This record gives sequence, structure tokens and C-alpha cells, in this order.
Amino acid sequence: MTEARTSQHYTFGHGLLEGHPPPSREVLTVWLDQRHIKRDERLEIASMEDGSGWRMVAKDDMDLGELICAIPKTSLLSHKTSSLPPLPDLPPEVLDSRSLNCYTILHLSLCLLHEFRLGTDSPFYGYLQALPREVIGLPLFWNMEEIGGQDGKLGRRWLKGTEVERELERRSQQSLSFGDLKAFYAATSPHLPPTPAHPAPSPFLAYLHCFALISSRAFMTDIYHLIALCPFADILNHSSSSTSHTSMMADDFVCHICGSLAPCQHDITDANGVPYRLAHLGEREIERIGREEDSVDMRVERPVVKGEEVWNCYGEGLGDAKLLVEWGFISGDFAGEGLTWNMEDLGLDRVGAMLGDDTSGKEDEDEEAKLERCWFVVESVGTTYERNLDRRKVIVNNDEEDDEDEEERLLCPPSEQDGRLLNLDQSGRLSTNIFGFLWLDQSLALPCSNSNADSNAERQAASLGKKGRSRSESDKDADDIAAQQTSRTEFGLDELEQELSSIVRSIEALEHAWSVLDGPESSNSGSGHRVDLASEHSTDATAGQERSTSSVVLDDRTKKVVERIKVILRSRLEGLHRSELSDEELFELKDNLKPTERYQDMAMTISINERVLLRSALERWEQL
Ligand SMILES: C[S@@+](CC[C@H](N)C(=O)[O-])C[C@H]1O[C@@H](n2cnc3c(N)ncnc32)[C@H](O)[C@@H]1O
Repeated sequence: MTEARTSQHYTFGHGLLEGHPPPSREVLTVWLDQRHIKRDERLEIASMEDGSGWRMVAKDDMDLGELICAIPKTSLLSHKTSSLPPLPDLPPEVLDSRSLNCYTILHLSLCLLHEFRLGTDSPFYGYLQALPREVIGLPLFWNMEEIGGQDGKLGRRWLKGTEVERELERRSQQSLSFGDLKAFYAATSPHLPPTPAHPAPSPFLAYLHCFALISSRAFMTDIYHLIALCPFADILNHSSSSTSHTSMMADDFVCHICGSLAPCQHDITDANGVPYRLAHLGEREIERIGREEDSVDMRVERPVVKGEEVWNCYGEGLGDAKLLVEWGFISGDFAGEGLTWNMEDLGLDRVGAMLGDDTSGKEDEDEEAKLERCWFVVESVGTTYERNLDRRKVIVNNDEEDDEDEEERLLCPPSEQDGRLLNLDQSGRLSTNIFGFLWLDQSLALPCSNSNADSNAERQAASLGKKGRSRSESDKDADDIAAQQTSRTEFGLDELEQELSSIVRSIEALEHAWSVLDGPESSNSGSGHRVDLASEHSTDATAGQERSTSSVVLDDRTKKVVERIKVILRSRLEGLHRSELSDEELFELKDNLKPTERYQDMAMTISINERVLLRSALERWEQL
């Protein structure tokens, strides 16, 4: 059976495989067999329901541990297996600041382009012909007329202020901006060997096509091949980790010189003659890797039912922003870390000031060391918070109700993926990392004089409120900070440790106050509900415990942190495109999009989801 991804022949402006027959599963299957790529025969390549690509479906049940596929590493398409000759030294402005990861992506995209240009002469042709021919519309390209058109331009506007914009900024910091791609291709395209079908360098669009394929299909394999295309395995679509059936596995402790997994001539061995890179393995394992061919494997990690699509997990906790930027689609799974901030966004970019700068008694300490001292406290806050949550779970026997209760909290422990993330999680809970830093900034930014106090308050105002707060508000902030100052202290590690217990107490008071507001007897369903935190005596029955709330009083520092959190959330909301629109107006706009306006649709979905999340979080903090 020869089935095309679509029936027409392709001309997509990049000029690659032009005039070739459409992608064929049959040609792919023959090639996979020739390259000894093992697949379970119960698996079938099928079309996606919306016709936008291929997917893997199981024709029968598959059990835990069964092999889905095994791809010999010699059949991966990596910078080591491609026939692109080594590049000459690149000019420093192209190479200088690039990390190895970034260079590997840019270089592998060029390798792929070279294989495409070879056409049927490429040893990878059977695989290449099965890849999507249309350029995958990563947001990085949406402003480019040939790829994004009008839809892309309008879509980019909806990305304003969203996590996608942040993700693009992160990529840019890793030297993976549109300009970086352009510069890399300008420097390397003259070195592409001419081929019969492509005697001259290919257009930039061809390189972008290859870059998007690498971004959306290549996986990290080992320290020799690094990022590589894994034929067959890359047909599986993504689902978040809890619903996926499998993930990619490879032994990555290979020799970095020749790629051998088994002991080789380049190895340095320990006293027992075992290569250091294999020292963590048992004798039997070492014997096994000497016998077997090294491969990238996928096994069933969650049983697959007959007729089901087999889902891969491209990475733990991938949210829609990352999926859109790197893979060009959104899942709507509400996976990932929610919304993120960096220190600057939070007005915390001058840690020196946060620590009392020249009065710290550690004038010669660099910013990094100061920041580390703050992290010491903030991370301890997270650990303590998590431990208290666990303890509470044990007390209430960890039932479902308690999980729901937990999601309704104001704060959440730091992300498991990245312990230093400053985020608002998908349940609208603010990370204790943000709270901790805001607390430290509030309590430690002790000004030397009123003029310093002024500049500190101005700094916060400028960073937090994009529209800027009025001068009188800044003055008031500065006065408050100055009023709090009773004595000047050297803030060393000991002092920071003392801060820990204050922050934990502040969080406990806040959560307690919130549980009173959010508890069943408070009938806190509508907005505008208020509880007099300082005077009422009530009980919190949500956890099956009696808790006196007679002493829920938020101290001044806590109140100030709460105020800053509200400013941060409001400012993020106001930074979104068309932030003045109501949810109804937004949904109406989205519903009126044409089916072809896919980029706008994805961007609006993300923007709307972020609004909803921010509003729900803001509502909680405003009720305090
Ligand atoms: C590794 S490939 C997967 C195979 C691809 N569907 C194909 O046609 O060859 C990754 C691409 O598949 C698509 N994709 C993967 N998971 C998806 C999902 N859950 N929903 C929609 N598209 C998905 C995206 O276009 C993504 O860039």
C-alpha cells in the first residue's frame, strides 16, 4: 500500500524533494527493514484524524515491558552518521557564544539539508521521503510571509506577554533566534556540497524546513551522536507523561570518541580493568553490552489497548508554550509548570540591594554569591512547605478530597523539574520560591537613607507595574520600608537562616487565612467575599481538623508581599494582547476564526488559558 500524507505533489518553496512522489509508508517500511530497525508487528502507521500527519496505532493489546522498536544507533541520522563533510572553522561571531546544544541543532539541520539535497543518493532517502514536506510552522517563523502569511503575523500578536514569548526569549538567549539561524546559514551554506539536483546553495527556507524537522523530531541520544533523528520512533505523537505509553531509552555512557558502548581502545580503566564510564554497571551488564548491538529503544511503559494510538512522551512536564515553540502544536493538556517569571520581571534583579548591599559586611562578595545565600533560604522554605504538606497528608490519610484541597491553596512547593523555577502552577498556586524572594526583598532591602529607600521603591514600581505607579504610591512604599527599619543588621548566612522561620510563619498565616476564606462555612463562591481575619473565631473543617482562626493576623511584611504579588499578577494580565477584552469577547473572536487561521487559533488558546489562570490566582490574592 502506498499512501501519501496528502494526494498532491508538493512545491513548498524550499525546493527539497521537488518532483518526487509523495511520502510513502511502503518505501519507509522497506528502508526500515534494510536498516535493521526492529518494530513490533502489532503496530501500524495511520493517518492522524485531522489529516495533519501520521501516528502509530496498535492493532492488538500490548503489555508492559514489550518492545515497541529498537533502532541501531548506526541507523540514527546524526551529525556523526550524516555524509555532510566537516565544516571549516566558522567566523567567531557565528560560533562564539553558542552552547554545544545549540550548535548541534544548527549543525544537524544542515546535515539533514545535505541529505535532502542528495535525494535518492542519500543512504537515508527511504526515511527522508516519509518526512512532512510542508514547513512546520514554528512561532519563530510566523512573521515570515512565506511561512506564516497574515495568519502568522496576527498570531504573533496574540503571543504577546504569554509563556510562548518567554520561551522564544529563552531560545534566543541560547542563540536560537531567527537571526541566529540566518547568520549560521549565511556562514555555512557556501560549504554545502553541490549535488545533481542542487548545484547551488538552497534557499534559507530549505534550511528553516530542516531546522523545524530537527526541532520537532530529533531526540537526545548519547554523548557521541548527541541529538539525532530516530527513524520510526519519531512517528509517535506526544502525550503528557501520565497518559503516554512509552518514552525513548538509550545507553548514553558511550565512548565520546568512537561511540562504542562496549569497552574500547579509548577507554581509561580503573584498577579492575573496567572503563570509568562503565564503572556504575554490574559485571553482567558489562558483559551484555559487549554482546548486543547498541540501539535506541522504546518499550511499553503503560499497557496499550487494541485500536489505541500509542503515545510517546517527548519530555516531562511539557506545557503548551514549549510544545508550540519546539514542536509547532499545542496539546491543551494543561501540563507543565504554568506561568513563569524571572528575577527581573519580579523586580528582584538587584540581589545586592536585597541583601543590604554595602552594609552587608561582605562588600567584596559578588552578586552570584549573594544570590546563592538567598536561594539557601528560599529553597529551605520550599522544603519545609513540602514537608508540612506531606505531614498533613499523612494526618488526613491522603484521600482525593485532600488533593483537591491542596490545589486550592495559595502556594505550591517548587517545581519537581526545576527547583529554582519562579512560577504560578497550573492550579493557580504561586511557587514558594516567588513568595520567599519577595519576602526577602521586603524585609532585607533596608535602605541607607531616604534617597536609597526612594530608589528601591522606584525600582520595584518600575519592574512590576509596566504602566508605572504614581509617584505618591512610590513615596508611600519607600516611607513604609523606611518605617519598618528599626536597626541595621549585617545579613550573613545566620541572619538569612533566621529569615526562614519568619517566612514559614508568614506562609502558614496566609494559608490559614485563606483556608478560612475558602472553607465550606465561608460560602466563598462569589467575588468580593471578605472575612475579618483578625477578629473572627472559626473552624477549618476541610481537613477534618479543628483549627482555631482567632489569631489569624497578617503582619505588615506579609501584607506588603501580598500587595506585590497582586501587582505582579495584574501586570502580567495587562501585558497580554487585548487585555481589555472580556472572556466572552475573546471566545467570540476565537470562534469566528476561519479553519485556515490555525496560528491565531493556537495563540489565542494559549493567551486565553493564561488569562483564566492569572485571573483565578489574582482573585485568591485579592480576597486576602
Ligand atoms: C515526532 S513528530 C510525530 C509524528 C508526526 N505526527 C508525523 O506526521 O510524522 C512530531 C510532530 O507531530 C505532531 N504532533 C505530535 N504530537 C501531537 C499531538 N498530541 N497533537 C497534535 N500534533 C502532534 C506535531 O506536528 C509535531 O511537530
